[in-house]
Amino acid sequence: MRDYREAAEQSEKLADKFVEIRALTLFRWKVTGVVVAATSAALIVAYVIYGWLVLWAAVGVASVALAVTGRRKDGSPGRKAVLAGPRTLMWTMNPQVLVDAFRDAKLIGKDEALRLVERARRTGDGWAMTVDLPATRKAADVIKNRDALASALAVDEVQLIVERVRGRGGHAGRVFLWVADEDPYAGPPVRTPLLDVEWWDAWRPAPFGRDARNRRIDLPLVWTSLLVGAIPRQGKTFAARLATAGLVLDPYARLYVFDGKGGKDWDAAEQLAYRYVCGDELPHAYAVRDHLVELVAEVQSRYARMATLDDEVCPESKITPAISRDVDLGMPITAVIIDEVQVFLENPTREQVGGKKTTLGAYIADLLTYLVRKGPAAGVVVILATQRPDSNTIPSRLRAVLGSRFALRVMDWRDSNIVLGEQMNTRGFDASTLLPSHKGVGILRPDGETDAGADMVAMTVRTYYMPNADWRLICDRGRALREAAGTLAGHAVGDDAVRSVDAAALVQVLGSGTADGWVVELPEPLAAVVDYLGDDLDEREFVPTAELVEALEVEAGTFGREMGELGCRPLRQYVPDGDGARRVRGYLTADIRAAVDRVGDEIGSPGSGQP
Ligand SMILES: Nc1ncnc2c1ncn2[C@@H]1O[C@H](COP(=O)(O)OP(=O)(O)OP(=O)(O)O)[C@@H](O)[C@H]1O
Repeated sequence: MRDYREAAEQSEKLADKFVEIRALTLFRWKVTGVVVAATSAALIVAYVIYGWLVLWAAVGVASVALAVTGRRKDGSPGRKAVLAGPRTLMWTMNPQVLVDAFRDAKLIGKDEALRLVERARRTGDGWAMTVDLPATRKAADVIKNRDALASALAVDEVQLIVERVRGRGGHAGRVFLWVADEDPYAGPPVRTPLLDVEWWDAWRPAPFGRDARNRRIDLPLVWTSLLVGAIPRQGKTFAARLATAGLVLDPYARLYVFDGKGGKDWDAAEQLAYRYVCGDELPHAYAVRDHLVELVAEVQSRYARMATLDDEVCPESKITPAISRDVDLGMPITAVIIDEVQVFLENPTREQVGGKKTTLGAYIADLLTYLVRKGPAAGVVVILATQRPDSNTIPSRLRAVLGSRFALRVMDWRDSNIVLGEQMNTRGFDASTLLPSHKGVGILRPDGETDAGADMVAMTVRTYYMPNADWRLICDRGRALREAAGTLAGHAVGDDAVRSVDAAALVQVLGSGTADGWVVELPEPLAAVVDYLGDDLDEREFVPTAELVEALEVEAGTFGREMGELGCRPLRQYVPDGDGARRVRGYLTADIRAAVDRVGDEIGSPGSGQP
């Protein structure tokens, strides 16, 4: 009861307050009205008596009076909105905003500033600007923290392109920024320019796609190999077909097309392929194996034949455009394209190779590793696409030698690193952050050995759109070109006969070509350790655990346990540290080598646990 009374009194009090406020508001309006009327009347009288001058004087006095009363008192922060409105891109108007954004993103210190190399100007559908960071700050860090900078600049990260300016006029602290007006990948897809050409030279980088600034990105294929990885339906097959299209349109290029998916994506290429396998059954895997064996033998024979050519025709032990087009020499550019390569690499069927036991998948991986490693100089190009880019599927020894990488959207940063290379996420390239709606958009890491890759770590590219009808058109053209040049052979003319190969010689070749000297599938994390160490495995004596944990991005506890299960126990050793030495935990490379040998022996021994 008491509560009710109190509530009623409260509401009455509120009502009274409201009446008071209303009265006050009315009074204020009245006063304002009277003051405005009186001032206007006074001004009119003054104008009639003295003319315009007095009006100007009144405006001047009023402005000064307002300025004085409205000025901010010393020490007072002025009025501040509790919730400010949305932030918008303003640095084109005011470079101070850019400096603040760099500070907010912690890319420069509070007291540091940027130097403007080139002021903001319109380039394409966006704004471009070049700045120099303060000494000791690195452009690579800006690229790495692009997200933070995009947030500070109030744009979506797909709109912000940050590049290090290299070569002449560039240095490690010079950054080029480009901010797109809107999502650069939202527009309609662009058709491949290859549709408009009659033929293509396989030695020329083939058109692959466009970057955010709509610049054309070409992909070199000769001298390198390509791995395409992505979750399903992101444009993996499309990307692999684009890379292949340039080779299709060169009548002197020979294609081995293996499709592990078994759909109709690669149908059109059958009419011109030298070898063609489509399907995921055991006979298909055997066919792939046989064709790869044949090609490994072919690479061997090419090296032998190149050694006999005179210096003018073959200056180094490498194929040249002239050699590749000389039909009599029989060494055309030969591309092995495998879509859904995991289907073949994961095949668990037991396989006996040169008296040692392995699996069909592991054997195919070894054949491919050899081709990727030794093939380029002999004119062999390998293009692999997979939706399972994990290290169990694509063994690290094979991954390590694949030069160019293209990652469309993947599940997480680990998968992205598997496609693009160790630690690429920490350098600002993570394909798991690509948007699902951006089909055909991926991160391309060009081969550092090629001209295109020398200057660039990686870039985001939207591939050209080449639907089935266009692909078929290109393949039809490819067949017609081969018919005219007289280069149609193999499966395309109904000849699928497998050439006989000296098996013993092949085993020897493979043994010398693989990193660990023998065809074995190493379990993780051993494979990753061997992959990371490379030649160091033989050259170094001791590797600190901390170094491995950091390089492989693994959790220290799990890593230690797994290495222990493989028979590698850490121990403490002194390592040089500045002038002195420090005692750290680590592994002896001899122990790691022994573990590798043990795995080889286990697989080699009859009745081992390997499937
Ligand atoms: N560059 C592109 N621009 C626009 N759309 C594209 C592009 N590339 C691919 N797509 C679209 O993405 C779809 C999936 O492409 P694709 O068949 O290559 O995917 P995938 O990753 O190979 O899938 P799967 O794993 O099923 O084989 C295509 O049907 C196509 O419409």
